[in-house]
Amino acid sequence: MNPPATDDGDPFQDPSTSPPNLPTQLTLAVGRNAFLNLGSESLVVLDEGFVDKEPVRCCGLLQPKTTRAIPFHNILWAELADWEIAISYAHPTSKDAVRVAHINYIVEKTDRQDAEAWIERLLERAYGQSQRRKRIKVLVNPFGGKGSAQKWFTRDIEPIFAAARSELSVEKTKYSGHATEIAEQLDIDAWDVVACCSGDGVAYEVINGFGKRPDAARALRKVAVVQLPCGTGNAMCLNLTGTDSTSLSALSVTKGIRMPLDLVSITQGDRRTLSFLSQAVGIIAEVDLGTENLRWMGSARFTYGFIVRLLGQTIYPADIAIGVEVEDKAAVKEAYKRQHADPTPYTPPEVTDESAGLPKLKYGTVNDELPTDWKMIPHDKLGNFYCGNMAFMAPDTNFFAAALPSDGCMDLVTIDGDIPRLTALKLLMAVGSGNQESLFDMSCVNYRKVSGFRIVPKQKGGGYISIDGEKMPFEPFQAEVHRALGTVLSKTGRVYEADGVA
Ligand SMILES: Nc1ncnc2c1ncn2[C@@H]1O[C@H](COP(=O)(O)OP(=O)(O)OP(=O)(O)O)[C@@H](O)[C@H]1O
Repeated sequence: MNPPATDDGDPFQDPSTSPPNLPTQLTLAVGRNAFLNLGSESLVVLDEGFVDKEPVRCCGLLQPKTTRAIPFHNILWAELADWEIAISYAHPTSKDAVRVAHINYIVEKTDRQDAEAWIERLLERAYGQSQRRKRIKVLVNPFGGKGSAQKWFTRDIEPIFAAARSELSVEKTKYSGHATEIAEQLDIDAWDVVACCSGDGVAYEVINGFGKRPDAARALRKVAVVQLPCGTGNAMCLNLTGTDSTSLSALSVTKGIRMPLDLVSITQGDRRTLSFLSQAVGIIAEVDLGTENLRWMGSARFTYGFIVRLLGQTIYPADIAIGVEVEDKAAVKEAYKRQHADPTPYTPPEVTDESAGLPKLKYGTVNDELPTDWKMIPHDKLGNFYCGNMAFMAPDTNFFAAALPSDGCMDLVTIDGDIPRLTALKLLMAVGSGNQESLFDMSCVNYRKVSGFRIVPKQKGGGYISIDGEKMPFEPFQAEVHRALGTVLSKTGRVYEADGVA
């Protein structure tokens, strides 16, 4: 998220570099009395001409500070034009914002070949496994969130993409469903990434647009879908970049590593759709979708709606059949720890059939017989049925602390609606505190890893079903996970930016 801070709190200080003894192959002499050096984590600029910095204490004496360190993560681009080396980087302007800045030096004391080789080394460190100069199809939802997506894109996101020499095509979504159509018709060989400057809704549409294509499997594998936080719900961005700052997430996307993502088929009536984030029936769905009248409260509407229903011991009866993969919390923790520590990301099998659509449904649809090993169980006291594919559902709400991007499982939380009010309050505090250990460990919280489920809601007079925050008809539906069907960009290429279950 932010550049690593060092002992003296200066993120632009690389402690690993001591100016006087620079290894020559890592150092480029530039200008008069200036050097560019590749440190372990940062590009270190040594320039006698720096006058704007506070002096530092060295050997007991105050010395003028002649170095400046720029973390490799923040380096956006570098190139040699004539005899000038130009480096663009993301400069922190506050704890949660960066803006593009540049340094330029004349290359004097070395030849052009050396300078070009040095630049290549810098870019290797700056990008690592991340693709350089990504080709990005940008979709801007002018009505996302508070309607500021276009402004934020122009001010915070586009300059970073442009400085990184990304190839951009920007399109505003004109109506609901437009992003689905764009994804359905997209030339997938022309783009590496679809970046949604929106909430989660446009990312949902893009994934579903890919899912409708005759070559769905290839489209979902080939083009990474990312979201930049310009909406009300920005869960995808939080999980993959660890921030809901527009400029920091643009930097993370620029440096993002491709990561396979499990996707979930939802069948309801005769329809099949894809979900990347969550499925909710009960309190969460109702709070999310049934409190539109409280929009004026901003995000407090969720907390308020939650408290009212929790304390009212609201129940949402349903019949549920589940394909359980990991049954108890100890085993869930174990599975999480093992996979989280594995340094090798899961590599899905290649898509060999270029015209393959979505995978066949292993468990059939909601209209078929139940799979033989699933059992339909009435849950008359159900309060919350919440199934997640990512960890964070909102800022500070790491609801599915054991979620992993491509473990081939969804994380299912069920909670009874008639739990004592004191327990309900503790639950609420555990959700809001960001202390997920306590939420996960609370005895009223059932936490399982599942590969599929069918739910038949029974609430009299109807209710709410939310799939990735989108309102669905209040009818039975079935879910089935497809391991690593989708592709996103993330900081690590392996895991979510969330504290897991220790
Ligand atoms: N030009 C448009 N006019 C109306 N609706 C649009 C337009 N472009 C996109 N949409 C719709 O807006 C919905 C919500 O968008 P998005 O997720 O970007 O914002 P949000 O503020 O997080 O959403 P929400 O309204 O769910 O809180 C999407 O599902 C999409 O269908």
